[in-house]
Amino acid sequence: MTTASPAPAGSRLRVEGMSVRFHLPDATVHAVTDAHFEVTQGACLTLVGESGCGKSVMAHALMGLLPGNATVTGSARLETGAASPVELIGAPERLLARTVRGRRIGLIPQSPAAHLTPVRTARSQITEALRELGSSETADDLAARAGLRPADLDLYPHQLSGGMAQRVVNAIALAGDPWLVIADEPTSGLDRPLVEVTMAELRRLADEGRAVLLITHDLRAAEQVADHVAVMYAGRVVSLAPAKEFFAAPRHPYAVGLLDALPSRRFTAIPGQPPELTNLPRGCAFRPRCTRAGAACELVPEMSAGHSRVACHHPVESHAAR
Ligand SMILES: Nc1ncnc2c1ncn2[C@@H]1O[C@H](COP(=O)(O)OP(=O)(O)OP(=O)(O)O)[C@@H](O)[C@H]1O
Ligand code: NI
Repeated sequence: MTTASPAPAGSRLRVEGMSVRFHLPDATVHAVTDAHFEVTQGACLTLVGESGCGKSVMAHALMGLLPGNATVTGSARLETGAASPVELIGAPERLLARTVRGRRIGLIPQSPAAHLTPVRTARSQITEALRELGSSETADDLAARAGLRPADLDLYPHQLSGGMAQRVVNAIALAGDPWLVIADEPTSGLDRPLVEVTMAELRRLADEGRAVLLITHDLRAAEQVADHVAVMYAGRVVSLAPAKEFFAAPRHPYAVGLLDALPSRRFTAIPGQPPELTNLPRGCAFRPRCTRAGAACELVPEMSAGHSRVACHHPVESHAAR
């Protein structure tokens, strides 16, 4: 049975100044703008933010899976060993297909059912993934690691429950023993007990020495597993903080709003809507919804330095009582 991947301590994915634009006939979508973050060995970085803020696009950009109308700029370096780092942005398709996708980075896709072929059993899809990756592991062993019983593997996708379909795509994503696991909304549509199981599985992957990038709307789930939390708003990472500090004392007004919206907290949604990514406001994109906005916010705020980082001209001070 495979255990932790063999990447040395200190391995990381380092994203610097990454931007993604989609070129439409009459507009440009600013899907990701100037993203900076790191995912490190043994840790889980959780990326949160409202629907449409660019989370999945970021994941697909890292895997080289965006359509032809996308332009990706900046840098995303996979530093996992003595060999020279792999620059993912602009890497040739052959390199990504042969050495990155499924092998160094495994993607657990958003909406698992849509990623399974309806006319083939779970076993045949898992076996194919193992064969493509040249793995000697059996489908039954891999499936067992993902929490499936051998009998489940004889089922077709329409016979699988949401939780089982999730486990099948998890098994496929892990077939090549990837160092970085990107999980894009792995719990949407699952009930609470299954959310807990999925989060525990992601935590175990990180504890085994992998790195996990978890994309989710579910802040409660994030709190169980995250070491660091990155918040995206309108294509930008606006807050990057250790999870404990993020949940105890959020500094970005948008992060405060996201947490206040939780039923377990104030249960008060942030008024208004995020801007269109084809028509972003000048300066800080959160300004039209922000209670702390001032004149300075007409300029895009730089990311601050330090431990709990924010791109905000008027952050909530961490020591201030709210
Ligand atoms: N191929 C494309 N062409 C043009 N625009 C696109 C394309 N793919 C995504 N977008 C746009 O990029 C933006 C970011 O989308 P993305 O799927 O990353 O959002 P998300 O944060 O993952 O949202 P959700 O939480 O709903 O999954 C959206 O405005 C979306 O419409
Ligand atoms: Ni998404």
